[in-house]
Amino acid sequence: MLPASPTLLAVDDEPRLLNSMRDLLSLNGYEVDLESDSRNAIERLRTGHYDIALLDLKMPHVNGQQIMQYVAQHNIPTDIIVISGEASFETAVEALRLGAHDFLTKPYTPEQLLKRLDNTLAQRRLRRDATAYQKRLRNSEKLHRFLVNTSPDIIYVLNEEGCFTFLNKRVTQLLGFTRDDLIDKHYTTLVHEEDQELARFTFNERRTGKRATHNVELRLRTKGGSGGHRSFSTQLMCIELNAIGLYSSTGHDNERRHVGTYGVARDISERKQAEETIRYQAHHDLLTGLPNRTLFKDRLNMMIAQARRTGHKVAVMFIDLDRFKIVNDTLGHVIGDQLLRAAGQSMQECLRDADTLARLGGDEFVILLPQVTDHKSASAVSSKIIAALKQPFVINQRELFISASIGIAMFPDDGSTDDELIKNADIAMYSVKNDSRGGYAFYAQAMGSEFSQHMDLEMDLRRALSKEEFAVYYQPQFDTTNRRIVGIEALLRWQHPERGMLYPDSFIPLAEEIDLISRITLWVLDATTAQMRQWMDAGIAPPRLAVNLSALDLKHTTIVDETIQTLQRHGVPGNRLELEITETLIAQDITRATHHLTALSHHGINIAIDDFGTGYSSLNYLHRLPIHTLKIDRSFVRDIAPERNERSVIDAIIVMAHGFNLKVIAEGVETEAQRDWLEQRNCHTMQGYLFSRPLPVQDIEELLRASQADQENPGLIQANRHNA
Ligand SMILES: Nc1nc2c(ncn2[C@@H]2O[C@H](COP(=O)(O)O[C@H]3[C@@H](O)[C@H](n4cnc5c(=O)[nH]c(N)nc54)O[C@@H]3COP(=O)(O)O)[C@@H](O)[C@H]2O)c(=O)[nH]1
Repeated sequence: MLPASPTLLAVDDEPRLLNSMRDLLSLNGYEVDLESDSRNAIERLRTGHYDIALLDLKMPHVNGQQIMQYVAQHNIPTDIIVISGEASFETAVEALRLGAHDFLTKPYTPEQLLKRLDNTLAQRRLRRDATAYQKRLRNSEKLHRFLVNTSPDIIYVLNEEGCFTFLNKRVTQLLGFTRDDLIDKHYTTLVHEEDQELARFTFNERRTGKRATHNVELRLRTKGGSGGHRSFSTQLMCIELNAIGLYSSTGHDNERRHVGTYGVARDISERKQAEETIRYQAHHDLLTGLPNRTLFKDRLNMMIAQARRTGHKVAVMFIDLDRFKIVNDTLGHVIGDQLLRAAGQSMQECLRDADTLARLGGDEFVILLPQVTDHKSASAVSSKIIAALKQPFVINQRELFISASIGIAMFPDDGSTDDELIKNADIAMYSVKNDSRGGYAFYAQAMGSEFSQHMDLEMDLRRALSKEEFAVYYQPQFDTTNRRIVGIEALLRWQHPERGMLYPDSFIPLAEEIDLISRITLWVLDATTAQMRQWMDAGIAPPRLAVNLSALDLKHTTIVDETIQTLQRHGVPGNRLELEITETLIAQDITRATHHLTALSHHGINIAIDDFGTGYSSLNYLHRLPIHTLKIDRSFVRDIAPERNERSVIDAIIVMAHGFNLKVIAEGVETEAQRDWLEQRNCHTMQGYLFSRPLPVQDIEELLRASQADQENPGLIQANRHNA
């Protein structure tokens, strides 16, 4: 913009001319400075910011040409109008060559001068506007270039043939290709083969405005670019693209001609990854990475539909890990989780690619065997899985042992829908578990009622404590050298209102499964120590009362305090109680077992290892734990063959017990031959049907009284007379 009133400098060595010029110009609204000395004129032009200088040519000292040369050399932005007395053509041309904007010869009319001034000012204004416009244009172009090149998206232009004519710098960061790699190359150089049809359709659409193609997803090749989506090859990137047709108006009829396509491609790898993660999480069990129930049912339904067409069978196998709960509850969830992962992997290795293994939750897994012809393949897979899971799992340098119960339901024989097949496989699995023999079984209709009985049993067990349906039986332990009762073992019985007397093997595992076991243990401890107190008061108490602990009891930190409090409540000294625990329990968490058992033994309580030799016998824990007694399992006693003379497990146990200064009790002694054989091995404490079956409280009390009398009058009692 020029200032409202342009500033002028008039330079002439004739003051008269200068004055008349000032009068004329002032009258017409111009501000004008006068200079009659051309030497000063140069200085004034250098510092004065004049719009126009009215310059005489012929002056003393410095002439007009020299002033113009100075102005040109120093880029002084003042326009010059020469007002000269010389009217020759050469003078005018020379003046214009030196940079004058106009030429006026003296004498001139006021109109001529004003007209020249107006023209020069108008041109000056135009020039300034053009410069400002160009500057704005340059800035705007710079801004757009910046925006295009720093855009997070790829901006592209394709020509009519589909070759790149423009790409912003982002393409290099995202795809690894330089722009030179791609300019003039066809877009198929970048687009993944499988997406080229979609790309062709997109770029050929040639739409514009609101109808332009939006949000098409394509995969682009990368050249070691940073992108790369994990569901695809690392050489591919997922983008979302829009494409707009480019047109030019041609010829006289203004016909629109397609000249190319431009658009923006956005890297959506992260979004894709997030979507994939969500999809993955919705269909997988996050702990094991196996399919979850939803994905399993999807695949099962697909296979059912296929089997309907082909006439094949489909097998659904329901797998429950036996003893997993014990590991999880005693060793904690971290180890439990690792065990589940390892078991999952181990099962997976038994399967073919087309089979599906899924985790439903907890320790329950299901397998889908598609397209089987008969039961054989399901049997074979079950046997493989059972064998694989029997192998010890080494977790945190600890060997863990589990096994599996598997139920199998076949389509179409055992169900026509996914839910029905899974439910019936589950029922078959329960039937296996109920038999407590492990292994696998195919669904049979009769199992349905067995399953509902199992459910009923669970409900009944939850009520059994409050309904006082439990009773304790006692089995005596004898010293065969003098036939005295040295202890009695408390054995739990459940007097079920409909099913009659139930033995522990049929309900203790269930009580463990439904977390009822510690309440039952506390009840047994309370009932038996109360009984012991009564017998102590009557003077017939046996030296020791043995009570069984479940594998899960030691997981509760309160077990120690509760046991001590129970003893104190009934006034029974700690050394009259022996707690029987199994080897499995100890091996599973030796640290916790050591801690609890040491605390119990500080109160005089004895610790016996039940079923010794059947599990994970380790000399290591015998050293570390406060153990007082080893019980030889009845399976070893049953196998005693007096006619054979070779050394047996029992010999080893007896030697070990004596070596560690431990008492040893043989359980399950049923025959005199077994008794004699054991006595020959220096094992004199025995328990078994040969001496007495477990007895209800009145009968054991009678036996205790008789034993007491026998002590006072030896020979009165026959140890085996109470056998039922
Ligand atoms: N956590 C708890 N476990 C308990 C409790 N009460 C018992 N149990 C455990 O249940 C298992 C089975 O017990 P039970 O059916 O009572 O069987 C015991 C005896 O009846 C049986 N036995 C005794 N002598 C003989 C014999 O000569 N032959 C033969 N075939 N069986 C015999 O052995 C069982 C006692 O075994 P053990 O405990 O190993 O000494 C059993 O494992 C009990 O531990 C309880 O309250 N809590």
